[in-house]
Amino acid sequence: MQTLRNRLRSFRFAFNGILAFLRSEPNGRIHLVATIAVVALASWLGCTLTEWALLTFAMALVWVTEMLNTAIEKTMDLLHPERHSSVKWIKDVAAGAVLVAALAAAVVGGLIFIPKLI
Ligand SMILES: Nc1ncnc2c1ncn2[C@@H]1O[C@H](COP(=O)(O)OP(=O)(O)OP(=O)(O)O)[C@@H](O)[C@H]1O
Repeated sequence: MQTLRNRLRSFRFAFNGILAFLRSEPNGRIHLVATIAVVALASWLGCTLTEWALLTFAMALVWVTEMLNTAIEKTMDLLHPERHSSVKWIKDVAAGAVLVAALAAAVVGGLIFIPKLI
């Protein structure tokens, strides 16, 4: 019972983390709008289950990388607020991960939506 309560507590912390990300990060709100737009478009175009699965993974990859990138940025700002070449390297690589995910999501979205739209 205690374990279940701990699990639920951890789940609440994680959910609060998503809310904190959305409240503090403009990028988070952009992702939310983009996610709603993709879900609306996929519903309108009548995507198959496989297409929904691919879109879900693509969107999740962007959310996950953006949230981890934000956490890394904030960690570095806390640990080392001064400018440093290693901080630059860490932040640039973390931002690069977001770009990789965003490009992959754009490819998945393009492959699924463009043929249906034209
Ligand atoms: N302490 C630092 N030392 C050296 N370069 C830094 C430092 N902080 C930021 N930079 C450089 O500035 C870039 C932007 O960092 P910053 O923390 O401002 O992210 P951001 O522009 O707020 O990102 P986002 O738009 O995703 O929120 C980094 O990728 C890095 O190149």
